[in-house]
Amino acid sequence: MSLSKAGKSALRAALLQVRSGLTADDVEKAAELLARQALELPELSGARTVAAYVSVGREPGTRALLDALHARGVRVLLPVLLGDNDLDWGAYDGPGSLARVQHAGKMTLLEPAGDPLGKEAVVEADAVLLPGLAVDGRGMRLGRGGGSYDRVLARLERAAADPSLVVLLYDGEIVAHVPEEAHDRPVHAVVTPSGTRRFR
Ligand SMILES: Nc1nc2c(c(=O)[nH]1)N(C=O)[C@@H](CNc1ccc(C(=O)N[C@@H](CCC(=O)O)C(=O)O)cc1)CN2
Ligand SMILES: Nc1ncnc2c1ncn2[C@@H]1O[C@H](COP(=O)(O)OP(=O)(O)OP(=O)(O)O)[C@@H](O)[C@H]1O
Repeated sequence: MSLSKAGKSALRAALLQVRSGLTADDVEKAAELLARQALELPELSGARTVAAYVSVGREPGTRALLDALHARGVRVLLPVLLGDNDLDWGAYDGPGSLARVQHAGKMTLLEPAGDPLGKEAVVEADAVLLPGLAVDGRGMRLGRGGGSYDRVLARLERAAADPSLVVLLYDGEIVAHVPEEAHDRPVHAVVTPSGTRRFR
């Protein structure tokens, strides 16, 4: 394994360990603050289409944000995990439009139950909310390691799409350095319960 890959998996394990200590109450309180902070970002509040994801377990909560965006008439796209870790997309149309899906070896996810729109649908987004475990001072993001969003970013680049890239994290998850590989691309902003930090 390369040094960067080893560094990423060690950092990922350490951060997941910290998240595993959060209580339901911690997650809920942070989620409220995250939604409030995120809705103040013009990149999200002014978007016509936002590609997001539904948080599960101890991930920084996205659901209040999704509902607020949907209620304002923003088109919200959600990922559908494919067998090769690539992502298809579907529309969010309120909590009743979600299905619980158990992919082998992964957390149970909430995915859009409606018609899949195709992998390229994400290029229509004005803003993309990416899951992550950490971001560093340059905006380099540590993901879960599936490479799903690395592929999304590559697809956006190929389509010459330039949406705002935003990550929601807990306050201790902005770290000094995320090891990067050649395929990694920085995000533009990170939102935590205590504020927003921009990288462009
Ligand atoms: N809520 C949510 N939805 C998401 C993601 C995400 O990180 N969070 N994704 C982000 O890409 C995509 C799905 N990819 C996923 C990749 C790994 C795991 C997962 O449970 N990983 C285990 C470790 C198991 C393993 O190593 O394979 C874990 O992190 O505990 C979940 C989703 C799209 N949807
Ligand atoms: N454009 C791409 N197409 C196919 N595979 C890719 C692409 N970019 C990265 N990968 C592969 O994905 C794997 C995971 O990469 P990495 O550890 O950077 O994931 P991550 O950024 O943590 O996860 P994610 O992007 O899902 O949030 C690597 O093995 C990498 O080679």
